[in-house]
Amino acid sequence: MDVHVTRSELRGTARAPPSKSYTHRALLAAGYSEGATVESPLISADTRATARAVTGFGGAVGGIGEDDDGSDPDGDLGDADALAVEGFGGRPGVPEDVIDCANSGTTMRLVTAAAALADGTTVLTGDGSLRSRPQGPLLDALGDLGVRAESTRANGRAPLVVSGPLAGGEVAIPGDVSSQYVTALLMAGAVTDEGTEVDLTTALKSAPYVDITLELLADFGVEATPVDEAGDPLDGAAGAAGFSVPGGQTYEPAGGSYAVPGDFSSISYLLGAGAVATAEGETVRIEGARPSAQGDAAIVDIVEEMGAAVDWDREAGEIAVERAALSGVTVDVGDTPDLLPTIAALGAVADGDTRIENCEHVRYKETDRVSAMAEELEKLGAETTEEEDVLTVHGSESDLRGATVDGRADHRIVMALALAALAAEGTTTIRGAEHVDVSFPGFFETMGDLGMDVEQAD
Ligand SMILES: O=C(O)C1=C[C@@H](OP(=O)(O)O)[C@@H](O)[C@H](O)C1
Ligand SMILES: C=C(OP(=O)(O)O)C(=O)O
Repeated sequence: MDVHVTRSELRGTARAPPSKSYTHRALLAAGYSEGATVESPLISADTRATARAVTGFGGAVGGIGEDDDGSDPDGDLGDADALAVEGFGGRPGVPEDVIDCANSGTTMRLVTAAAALADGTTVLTGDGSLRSRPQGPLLDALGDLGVRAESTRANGRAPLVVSGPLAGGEVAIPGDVSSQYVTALLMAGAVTDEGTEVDLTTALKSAPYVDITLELLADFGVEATPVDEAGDPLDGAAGAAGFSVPGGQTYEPAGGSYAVPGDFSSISYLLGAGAVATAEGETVRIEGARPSAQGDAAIVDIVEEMGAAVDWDREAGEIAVERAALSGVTVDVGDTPDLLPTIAALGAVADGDTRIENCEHVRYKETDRVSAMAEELEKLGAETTEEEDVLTVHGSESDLRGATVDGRADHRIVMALALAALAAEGTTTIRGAEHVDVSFPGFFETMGDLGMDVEQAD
């Protein structure tokens, strides 16, 4: 689907969708438990994939509040306020069918390790994008732990075949490809007989995502500890040399339920849009912005450093932003890869250079987001310089004007380009707009409600 976005001015209030990262983990943790309720979950294409996996392992996921009578007649979880998860009690069964992880890297990594616990064989696949993403380090780690874990094409990519059971043990893995491997091993390690020690062979990138995992595990009563070189415990994943998770643990959230916070990666588009396009004398407000372990909350400081007036009331979970003339910044995205498309789009609108450093791992996402943003922003008239690990957007050289751009079948590229389109002269057509359903269903309706001039076409 194409959307046509014409330069426009914004005002009003929008609610951030619930966090994709927390929802994936909460659904799987509830699966590992005897059963739990996940309140205010993100229901999107990616989190549906994790729900399917939980069902495949012998659990069940149902929508609460779907219909007036509380039933979910079409079973799509579409309008659920909460999800009732029947768990498989730490012992995933062998799925009856292939697990389709669709476009979701988080699902594939977390579910591969869960599948290793089953006494039998699980097959995992996904769409063309997911089948091109790296799974080799996780397969090798599971192999070292005695599990048969293979790529059918022997290229470290899905389709994957995993035959357990996994008993636990000590394993080494790189930290600079995906933090999701660590999350996967910690979540599964807690229900192994022996527990798991994960040693990092390279420094951890995307570390705040492991902090999200540790926070959620603690909320489900599961102990896991980051450790330094000497094996001493650390407070968080940043700078960790490894992780230790005792086996034989039970997943059980306090009170039987877990509430998902708002999503700061999604908030980045709303906040960025507010910074570039709020009407004179008006404010854009974003609700659902309570503090959590999400590294992507850094977008608040980044937008402020670029010159926008931002006020974050942490207790109320509300951010207010006003438009300003933005200036370029230098940002290290080692911890916050999902912010790259947003920062690049803001950089195209800002005056001066925006240098996005430490971004090599952003090339392993739904698409190579470093190249995708460089190339698509150039179509809008921006100048960019791409290096392996650095993307520079030369804002002052940029004169943004509407054009047809390709969302690369990647939700974050689509949403970031929409942000740039708000500031580009005339109308921008964005191809593949339907992919926002991966993390922010209703994104264009939300933007339309704020005043974006947007037309959806087939
Ligand atoms: O664990 C998670 O929820 C995620 C971890 C990050 O991936 P990497 O750890 O592969 O960088 C992030 O990019 C992704 O959107 C979500
Ligand atoms: C990279 C992302 O997710 P995943 O790795 O789960 O596909 C994302 O949401 O930007």
